Amino acid sequence: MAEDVLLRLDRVSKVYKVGAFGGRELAAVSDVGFEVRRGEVVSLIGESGSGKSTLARMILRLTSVSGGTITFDGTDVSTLGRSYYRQVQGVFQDPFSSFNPIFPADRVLTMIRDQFFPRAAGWSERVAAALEDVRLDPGQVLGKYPHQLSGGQLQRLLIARALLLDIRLLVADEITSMLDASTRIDVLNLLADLKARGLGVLFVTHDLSLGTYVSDRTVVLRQGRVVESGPTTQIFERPEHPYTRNLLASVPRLGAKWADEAAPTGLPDGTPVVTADGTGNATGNVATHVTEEKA
Ligand SMILES: Nc1ncnc2c1ncn2[C@@H]1O[C@H](COP(=O)(O)OP(=O)(O)OP(=O)(O)O)[C@@H](O)[C@H]1O
Repeated sequence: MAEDVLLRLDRVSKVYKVGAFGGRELAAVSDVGFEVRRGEVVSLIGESGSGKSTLARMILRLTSVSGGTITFDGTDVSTLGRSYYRQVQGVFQDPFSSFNPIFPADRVLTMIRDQFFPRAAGWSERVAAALEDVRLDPGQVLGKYPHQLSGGQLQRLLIARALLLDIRLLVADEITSMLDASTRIDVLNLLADLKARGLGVLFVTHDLSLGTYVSDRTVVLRQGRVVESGPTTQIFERPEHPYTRNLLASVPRLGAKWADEAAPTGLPDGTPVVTADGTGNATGNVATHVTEEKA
């Protein structure tokens, strides 16, 4: 339902200035559109360099939008002030880089109080509730320094920090890629809990198997463009685009030997690729446009 839409991207593009003196342009994201609704996890899936982080950063207003609009609750996010971050927060791949090693890790929680709720009563109860929500034992994390905590604990602390703000949308950018397998599942289950609480979650990953585990809908990104999107079950059971089929062919499946799987061979011959310079020579990161082609 339209009123359930939290985040909407409409023909969003990002062009970076690259090369000596910024003389060349790189179209990292082109005409991307999708929505995230309340109580929904949407996976944004694509290989390295497909533009996932650029999109996450634009949604979080960490980098400017070159074209198109991003709206939150119907309002263009570029017009929103600091209050935006009370509703939308991001968590990133490397939890260690979000902490200052010379301070206890829970300083990230205190900073939220100082910045947003300087006169809040019952702060320690709120902290205890947020830690419980992310299944952290306060005794094991409060007062500890980042190096005394695991990557999974730090990642959960960052999600607790977002929950203290009572956010409505979480942008989770490769949050499990630095975690070991069992912690990874714990964090994915946590995303499912957030969804059950009515939050919207944008789960950015290069790993299709993680996407299928957690998300309701999937957006497949290639070279800055959406090649396919829809309900996750549909994308996984009946992928329409050859690129998605190739991505799926590289995901291990229970009970199937690698030899039984279609070998991931890249795009079939003849798949049209238009490059930034219009030559069709897709080299490295320069290719920016894949014509939508249904097989
Ligand atoms: N600040 C920047 N300046 C110039 N080019 C950039 C910048 N950030 C990203 N790019 C380029 O934009 C394209 C998309 O990068 P982006 O990091 O968004 O992809 P990604 O899908 O998140 O990849 P990864 O998973 O490896 O982080 C790449 O070609 C990248 O080199």
